[in-house]
Order: sequence, then C-alpha cells, then structure tokens
Amino acid sequence: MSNTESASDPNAILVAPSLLAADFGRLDEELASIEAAGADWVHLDVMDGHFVPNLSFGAPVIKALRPRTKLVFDVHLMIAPVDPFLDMFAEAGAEHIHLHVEAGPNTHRSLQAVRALGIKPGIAINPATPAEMIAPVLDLVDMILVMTVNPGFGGQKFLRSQLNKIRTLRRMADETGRPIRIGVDGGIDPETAGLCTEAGADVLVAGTSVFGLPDRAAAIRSLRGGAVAA
Ligand SMILES: O=C(CO)[C@@H](O)[C@H](O)COP(=O)(O)O
Ligand SMILES: [Fe+2]
Repeated sequence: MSNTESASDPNAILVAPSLLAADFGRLDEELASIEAAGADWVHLDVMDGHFVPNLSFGAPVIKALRPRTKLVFDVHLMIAPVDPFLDMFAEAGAEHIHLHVEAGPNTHRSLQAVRALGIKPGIAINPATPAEMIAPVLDLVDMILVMTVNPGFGGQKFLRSQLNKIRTLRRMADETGRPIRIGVDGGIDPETAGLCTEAGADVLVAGTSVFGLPDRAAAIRSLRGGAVAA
C-alpha cells in the first residue's frame, strides 16, 4: 500500500521513520528514500539539551527540508519551554506537533496554541509518567505519542513496561468517542511493533530499524508485517 493510501485510512497502521537516524549530510536523499519506500509521515525529533540531554536540529532545518518532500511533517518537540517556539515550527511547515506533558505546567494552553496555528496537536508521554497524567488534555489532542524509551537518543532498547500503558491509553482514547491515534516511539522493530499494535498503537515511529537498513522499502514492509501479524 502506498503512503497516501494508508494515511487516509483511519484503521491503517502508519509508519513514521525518524530522521534522527538518517545521514545528516544527505538529508534530502534520505527523505526521498523513505518517501519512495512507502513511509506515511516523517518524524522530526527536536531536542534542546535541557528537556533531554542531547541536541538535534530545530526549525531552520525543518523549513529547509519542507520543499523536498510531500511527506507529512510529524514534529516531536523535546524542548522546554514550548510556547515561545510554536510560531517558528508552524512557519517551518510542521503539520503535527507533539509536545510533552512533562514539558511545562500549562499543557492546555500549549495544545490550544498548536491547534490555533492550524497544526494537529499530539501529547507525548515519558516512560515514567502514568497514563492518567494526560487524561485532562485528551479532548484537545489528535494523537498520543507513547515514549517506549527515555527520550533523547535513537538506538535504545524498547521498554516492555510501556505495553500496559498503551493498553490503558487505547481505552481512554476510545472512551472520548473521537479518533485519536496512538504512536509509539523508541526501539520499534518488527517484533516490538507487533507488541505495540496488539496493545492498541497505530503509528510506528522508527529510526534505527528504517535508516539502519540499506533497503528502506523492505524495512518499512517488515514493520508493517510485524504489526499485521500481531
Ligand atoms: O524521540 C526519539 C528519541 O528521543 C525517537 O524518535 C528516536 O529517534 C527513535 O529512534 P529509534 O529508537 O527508532 O532508533
Ligand atoms: Fe521522537
């Protein structure tokens, strides 16, 4: 199934390769490779060296990449504070913005600001944060991003402890009566993809298991295969 066909199906499992694991010296070629390989979205990890102990790239890089691909820009902000930078990411071409429930005390305000900019809001949640922490903002989001590693780095080991949280969040999301996608981010490979989709996730964010393989189409097929088999 092509990227546009699967992305328009509300029941489809979507694959969002994380550019963090790409070759930063050839980002436009790397983007082209995942677009041709059938990726649904591209996941863009923004790190500030404060909310997480690493730096990646910011709005200027995202803006420069925007004309290079038709893929949906799924931006994961690992920054605190968030609010002063939202306009910048909107202007850069973000179509989704995930901000962390742990990033500040005014999560409602931040999510409302994302929506007001015409961007789909997502709430990201760290492994040590209980599912209930995002109950008060579920009516404001289109997506939940469950961190299945502690954020800050690619290539980490999947935390199985998050599977119960995915189940709980799937129930909470369904109870809203609105379609809310649940993404999983960190250590996702064909095996862990299956565990996550079985628990209720429907977006697979994957860096190493896509960009670490020379054949990106085969890598994305394997992720979808793992998910379907669950
Ligand atoms: O947000 C993050 C890390 O903080 C992720 O999006 C990683 O980029 C996923 O990388 P892999 O675990 O798939 O290598
Ligand atoms: Fe991410």
